Amino acid sequence: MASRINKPDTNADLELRQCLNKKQSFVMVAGAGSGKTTSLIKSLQYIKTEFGKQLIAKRQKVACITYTTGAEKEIISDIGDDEMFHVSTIHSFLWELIRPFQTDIKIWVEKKIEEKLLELKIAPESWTNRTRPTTKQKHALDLEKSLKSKQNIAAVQVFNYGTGSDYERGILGHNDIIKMVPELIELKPLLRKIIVKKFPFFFVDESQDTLPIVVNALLTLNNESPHDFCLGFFGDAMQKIYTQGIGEIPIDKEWVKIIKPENFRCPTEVLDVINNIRRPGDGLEQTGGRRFLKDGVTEFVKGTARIFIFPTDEKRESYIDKARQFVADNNNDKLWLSDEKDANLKVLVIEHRMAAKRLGFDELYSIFKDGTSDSIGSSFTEGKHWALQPFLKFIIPLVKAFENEEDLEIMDLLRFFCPLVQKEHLSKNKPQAGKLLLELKEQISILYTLMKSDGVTIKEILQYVDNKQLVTLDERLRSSLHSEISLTDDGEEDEEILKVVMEKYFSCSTKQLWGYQKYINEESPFSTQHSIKGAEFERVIVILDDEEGAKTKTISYEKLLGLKDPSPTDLENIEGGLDSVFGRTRRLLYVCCSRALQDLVVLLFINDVENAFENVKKSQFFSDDQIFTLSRMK
Ligand SMILES: Nc1ncnc2c1ncn2[C@@H]1O[C@H](COP(=O)(O)OP(=O)(O)OP(=O)(O)O)[C@@H](O)[C@H]1O
Repeated sequence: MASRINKPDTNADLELRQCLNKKQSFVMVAGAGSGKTTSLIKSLQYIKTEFGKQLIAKRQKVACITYTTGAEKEIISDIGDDEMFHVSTIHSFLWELIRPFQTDIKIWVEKKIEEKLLELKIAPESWTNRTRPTTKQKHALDLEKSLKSKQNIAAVQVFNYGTGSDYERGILGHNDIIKMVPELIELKPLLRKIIVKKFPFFFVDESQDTLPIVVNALLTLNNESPHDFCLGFFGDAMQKIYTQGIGEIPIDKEWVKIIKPENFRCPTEVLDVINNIRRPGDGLEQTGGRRFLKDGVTEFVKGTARIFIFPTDEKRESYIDKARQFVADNNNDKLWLSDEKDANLKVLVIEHRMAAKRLGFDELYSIFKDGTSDSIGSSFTEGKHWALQPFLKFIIPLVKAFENEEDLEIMDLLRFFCPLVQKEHLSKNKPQAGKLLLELKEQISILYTLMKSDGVTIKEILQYVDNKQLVTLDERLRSSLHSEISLTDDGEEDEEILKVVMEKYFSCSTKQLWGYQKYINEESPFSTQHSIKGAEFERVIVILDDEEGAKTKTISYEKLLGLKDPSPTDLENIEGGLDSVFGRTRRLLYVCCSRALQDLVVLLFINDVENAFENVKKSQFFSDDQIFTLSRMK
């Protein structure tokens, strides 16, 4: 992504600097592509130049909270990895803040266990004769587990942050951190003083999706020290795509509200579309668009925007290809046919499952996602589940390096993961270096053949690398591989669910892992619609397919386009002035379409194409000449 730091100043940047000079808290609210993140980055640079020496002398830092690790990396790449800036996602930041307060953490955890016990003790009061036996069994297990936690918590010396909480092992999960730290900030004046002193400038990007408890804790910090603390929120309520996000920041009149009316990202054809999508939402209309200088004169990029309406039959993939070919031909742009990173093309799907199907890891996806727990499911989609680590970190990179004859890479991987080449092993066993290397080479070659063969299971590969000691497997993986002891994952895991997952995982074909690795490493063009916040791509395809994304019940493109009637709950929500499927879907579509730097393609899959054609026309998101069906592509 291009650097943002040297973009020309806008009025908003000048206003923002006034706020920084006066330590005046502010919100910057503006539409997609208006340069909010750019203003944030430029303000970091300004702080460094104007207040850098002071901050260093007082050992103070600027806090900058991003929504994703991708955004964190982007900001760091622009401003440099300077100690003065603490750029991080909210969970890691909150953990860094609270980590030294181990006594407070322990008291909070003890209270949490007590609350859970109380909840479990009163739960049977609401049972009826229709309460299922499984509910009762789960309740008994949970009660036993919580009583055990209560007994053992005193012995825990140190708490750490991990995936999924396991209090007895001193591990706090994401949910604990996001609840605990704001609670402690509200409760502890000393903690507030320390934070405000350490971080006199505190910025939050994508503030609309920040949890209300976090925003409120930050507002409490601001009240603590309104003259020495500059809190800044950068966001857009129309881009709130997570139900729990706060949306608009509740500020009083003391705050400065900075507006950015322009859009700098989207070409004019795309800008028209996103303005049309947004208009019924809050009416905000952006001006300008992506621009360039020609002979000293500013010109706007026109770009293209089209919507294709296709039937929901088994030929979906060929229709996607058809649309890409059509755009490639009409725009005279071969990159529309490429899946390579250089093409800067993104296909935005509603669920990871749709990407899994297209990349050939749908079975693996189903094993970890269907009927499992939230923590198993999300660690799979984040590429963090322990059972998958040997493949993601070692086996697949090793096999790829072998295929590409990258000997240095092979040696690096072995040095890092293979116990046979570790110093302790070498000094203890004194193997003949030449012989050992030959053996390893032979084993890697066999591993390569196995990984490329049909019908080889994941279990067979894991057994092979374990037997040959090519890598040290996680204990949980080894024990389940050898069916030795019962599986235990983090505290929130259900042992039975995990057992089923592992059984299916072991008998799954290794073929499924290739597409998965590609997806996790962001080497495929697919992303989910919820994960591309803040990003931008030259070519964007947004897939609207309620049938395929049926599991995502909170979003319905068919309802938004008037192709399906609202449910009684939808009507209740609208009447009650609550957020509804219409608002949520409109915002998600707005976020997705506003990622395009050059060309936008929306693909709508629907049963009745002709009826949809009329409704899409009525929606006025696209002009009539931008709407295509198979018969209108000739
Ligand atoms: N002042 C400017 N002049 C020219 N280009 C700019 C300017 N400000 C931002 N841009 C460019 O506009 C694009 C959008 O900027 P940025 O990502 O900062 O917007 P944003 O408001 O944070 O977007 P979103 O809310 O959609 O995530 C980027 O490509 C950026 O380089």
